[in-house]
Amino acid sequence: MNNPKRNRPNILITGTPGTGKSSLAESIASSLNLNHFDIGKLVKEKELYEGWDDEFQCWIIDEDKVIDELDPILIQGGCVVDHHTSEWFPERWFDLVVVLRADIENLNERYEKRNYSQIKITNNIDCEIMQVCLDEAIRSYDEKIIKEMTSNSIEDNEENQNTVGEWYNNWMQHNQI
Ligand SMILES: Nc1ncnc2c1ncn2[C@@H]1O[C@H](COP(=O)(O)OP(=O)(O)OP(=O)(O)O)[C@@H](O)[C@H]1O
Repeated sequence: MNNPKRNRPNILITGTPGTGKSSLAESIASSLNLNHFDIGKLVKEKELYEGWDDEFQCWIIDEDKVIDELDPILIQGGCVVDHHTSEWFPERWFDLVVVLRADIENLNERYEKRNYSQIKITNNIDCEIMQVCLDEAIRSYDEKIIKEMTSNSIEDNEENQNTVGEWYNNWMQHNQI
């Protein structure tokens, strides 16, 4: 649901790790002059975690701390947030939720380049096959604001950037205070 109190919209980019969330979020942020928050990076920089997960080699996020940190910024609008989970963010934060999808072969290549462990690769590939991120977004946000986008190539990235740019201009025309 659009929030009439903000002058610029907020966008969430979600999807399985490696689908290209940060790449798309960075290009959108720079072309539309939005603040970009990569939740993984933010959690590390500001120590917004509860501990370390040895099995998956990642920080266990303290979700309340992240929400407290971002809420004053997000309520002003003009932000793009990227993260692989989506259900714990306040629904009111976002005007558009993009779910990126990529073919398994492409994801595998990207994980191998990152030297991911086999358990991490299998877990992420299973997530993509089972469309876990898409289902989570559908459970958590109004379907009208969700856009599923393919992210297999540089051309896809450019097309997705254009689609979001057009959506942004339309939002600004109809919702700006
Ligand atoms: N549309 C695309 N086509 C081809 N390669 C891409 C595309 N998007 C991203 N990549 C490449 O895939 C890798 C992962 O991209 P990126 O870090 O943006 O993904 P991510 O979804 O943010 O990952 P994570 O959730 O682990 O942070 C990078 O090497 C990036 O250059």
